[in-house]
Amino acid sequence: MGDFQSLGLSNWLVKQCKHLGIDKPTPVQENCVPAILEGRDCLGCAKTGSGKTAAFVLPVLQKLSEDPYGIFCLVLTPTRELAYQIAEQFRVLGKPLGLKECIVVGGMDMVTQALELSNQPHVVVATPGRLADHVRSSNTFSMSKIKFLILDEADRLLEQGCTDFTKDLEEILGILPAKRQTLLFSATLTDTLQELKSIAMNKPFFWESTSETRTVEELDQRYILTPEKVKDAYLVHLIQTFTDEHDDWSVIIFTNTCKNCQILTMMLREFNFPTISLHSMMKQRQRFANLAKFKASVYKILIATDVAARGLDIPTVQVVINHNTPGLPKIYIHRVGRTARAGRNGISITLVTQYDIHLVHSIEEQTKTKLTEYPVKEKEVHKILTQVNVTRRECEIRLESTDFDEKKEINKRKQLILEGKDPELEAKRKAELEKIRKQKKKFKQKIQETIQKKHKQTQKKKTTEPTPP
Ligand SMILES: Nc1ncnc2c1ncn2[C@@H]1O[C@H](COP(=O)(O)OP(=O)(O)OP(=O)(O)O)[C@@H](O)[C@H]1O
Repeated sequence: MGDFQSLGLSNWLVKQCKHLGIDKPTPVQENCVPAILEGRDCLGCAKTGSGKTAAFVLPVLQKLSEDPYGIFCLVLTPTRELAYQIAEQFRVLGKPLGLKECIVVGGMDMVTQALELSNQPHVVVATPGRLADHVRSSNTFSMSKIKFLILDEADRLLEQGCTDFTKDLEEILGILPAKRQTLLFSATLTDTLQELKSIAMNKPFFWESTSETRTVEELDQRYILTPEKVKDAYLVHLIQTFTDEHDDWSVIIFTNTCKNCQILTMMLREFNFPTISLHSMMKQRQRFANLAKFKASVYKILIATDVAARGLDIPTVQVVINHNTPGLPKIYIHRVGRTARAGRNGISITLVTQYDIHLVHSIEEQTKTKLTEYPVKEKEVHKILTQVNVTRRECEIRLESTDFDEKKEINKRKQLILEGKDPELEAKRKAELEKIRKQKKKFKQKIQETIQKKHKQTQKKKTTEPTPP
């Protein structure tokens, strides 16, 4: 492995890296930095925690120092927290340049952002939805001369998940110059490779780590098989064990819904565990504040939805617990990648019910790793089962007495209005679709029954017919 200087970076940047304890380039940096400095588009696919951020921040800063102007570089990323983290890397590594960066994300004041954009920052780090809003509503800034477009977590930006970025991306791409360098990074690029190649047009340099597995070796990947109603008791037991056995630890617990996130937080607090949550139904300022408290180890336990699954770099996290088995291997890879970063060790424990076993198989198939069982003292878990379940129920009742569900409904309607849709029409459309789905299901069932009936009849006929001599 060479050093940063041999990759073509200037002394001042190498020094900045040293200040941050970054001495030797990681493989993704060693391979992608020279290609980017040569002026090529780049697709970089490397495991979680392998230093992909610096692999694009360093060459951009190098080029910016040679020909400084604003707005030089646009970085798009799927979550607001990640946008702040990336901006911080630019700020720290680019300090000697007097770098001006601007963060444009939802949930924060739009006027302040518009002002900052009009001040010609060198680097803009944004989530697509809010930046597209600025593009539609303001003519006080121009991105027609940017040199770099970077899509971090590029596959997420292009897939049509519950938050669909594709429309906003189209709008943003429309104001960018065709002549630019496009850099795409993620730990899971491969499923979306074709779409990505069409964004990075100039025969992009493609680099993927050659490892057999898709998760890091330093990660100990475990599972616990549990009935649904014993899950929470296992969770409390695990947290108690970590608290008893380690002084210095922190854990992220991933769960599937905002409501569950809220209930689990309330429940663990009832057991006096220092717990804090992060999900999309929280106010943005609260999200940032909670994350900051978790990073500073004021709270040792973060309960989050998949809004925290990608990119977040918190070195103190030694444990990731999946309270639900992720439905997609890709989500599993990103979630467990919040620990065992930059060569550190870590452990992930996935709670698996009998209905999720097929999901574990597809995770194992995709990651090319076998999950092993995490040994638990069952007796201890059963001792606390009733107490845990009663506490959970109490928390559920307490949450129901607040306006949590109502807020969720209001948020959904707001989102629809923002997308230019009529909430009433959407509700009608949904009801119609549901009706059709139910009819289809009924029809399918009927066909299935008829086939089975026919099958039984022919079987019966065969057994009653005399066999020919
Ligand atoms: N060359 C290096 N040597 C040591 N540490 C490094 C090096 N480059 C980056 N790091 C550190 O490694 C950590 C992980 O880096 P980064 O967040 O860029 O990972 P990533 O590959 O983007 O992960 P993810 O896929 O989860 O987003 C950071 O704390 C970063 O400061």
